[in-house]
Parts: sequence; structure tokens; C-alpha cells
Amino acid sequence: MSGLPPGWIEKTSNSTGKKYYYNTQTQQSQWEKPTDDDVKSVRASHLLVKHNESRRPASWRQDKITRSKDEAYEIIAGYRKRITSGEISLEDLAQTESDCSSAKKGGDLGFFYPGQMQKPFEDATFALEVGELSEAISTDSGIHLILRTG
Ligand SMILES: O=C(N[C@H](Cc1nc2ccccc2[nH]1)C(=O)O)c1cc2ccccc2s1
Repeated sequence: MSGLPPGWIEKTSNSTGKKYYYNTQTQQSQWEKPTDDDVKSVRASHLLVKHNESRRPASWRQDKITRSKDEAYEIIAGYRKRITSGEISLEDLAQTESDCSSAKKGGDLGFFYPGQMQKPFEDATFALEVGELSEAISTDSGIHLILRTG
């Protein structure tokens, strides 16, 4: 396709008048036109615990979410211990406990590129190795645990 992958824009060099390409997410620039396979995508599953400051304090499990942000952090810390001890998988725990609509799919969000998810979530996910579990990550949606799967 003639367009550019997400996050890339075309610019013209002031000195040479030549076209070059700039990635607004990574602040990198290059002369070559980026192709889709240049932009890495990642796959992740997550468990979200919303709180009363969440952008949408409601979910499939609770019409009105009233817990505080601190309580949400405590709950996530407890879930993280249970997952890292091997007692339960993130996918199984997300099924019943996640306040995201992805809960039914064990929290699987599928593949995504830079610029598609809220920045703190994206930065945390791209910093993980495949198979690695994040610390508690806060976005406007609530507090997340993220497992990078691809
Ligand atoms: O934004 C979503 N759900 C929101 C909660 C939420 N906020 C998020 C912020 C970053 C990553 C995942 C997130 N999920 C909701 O249900 O209120 C998404 C649900 C799904 C389901 C399948 C694939 C992608 C997505 S993104």
C-alpha cells in the first residue's frame, strides 16, 4: 500500500530538499521509506483492575466500580504473587477477574503496533521479553498486569 506504517510521517530535509521519514513514536528518522515489516508488532494478554478514577469505571463484572486506586494496586499485587508462584496463569485469572472486555479471551489483546494502545501500556509491553510478566502498570483505564505473548 502506498501509505506508511502507523507512527511514520514523510518530511522534507531543509538542507537537501530530499524526502525522509520520521517516526513520531520512536523519534527515529531514516531516508528509506519504511515498510510494514519495519514496524515491530507485539502480542499481549493482560489483567485489568479498574478503580474509581478510571476513564470508564464500569465493566462486564461490575456496573459501578468504586474501589480506590490504592485498593486496585493491592489487588494487582496479590494477583501478581499468585501468578509468579505458579498457582494460577494470568489467562485463567483474567477470565474471572479482569475488568477489560478481553477477559473472556483470557485477556488476549492480539497483535498491536506502536501508537495503538495507551502509551504506558505500549511502553511496558515493548520492554518485555516474550513470556515475561510486567509489574503493575497504570493507564487511564486502571491498573494492569501484562504478559507479552508474541
Ligand atoms: O480498551 C479495551 N477495553 C477497555 C479496558 C482497557 N483499557 C486498556 C488500555 C490498554 C490496553 C488494554 C486495555 N483494555 C474496557 O473494556 O473498558 C480493549 C478491549 C479489547 C479486546 C480485544 C482486543 C483489544 C482490546 S482493547
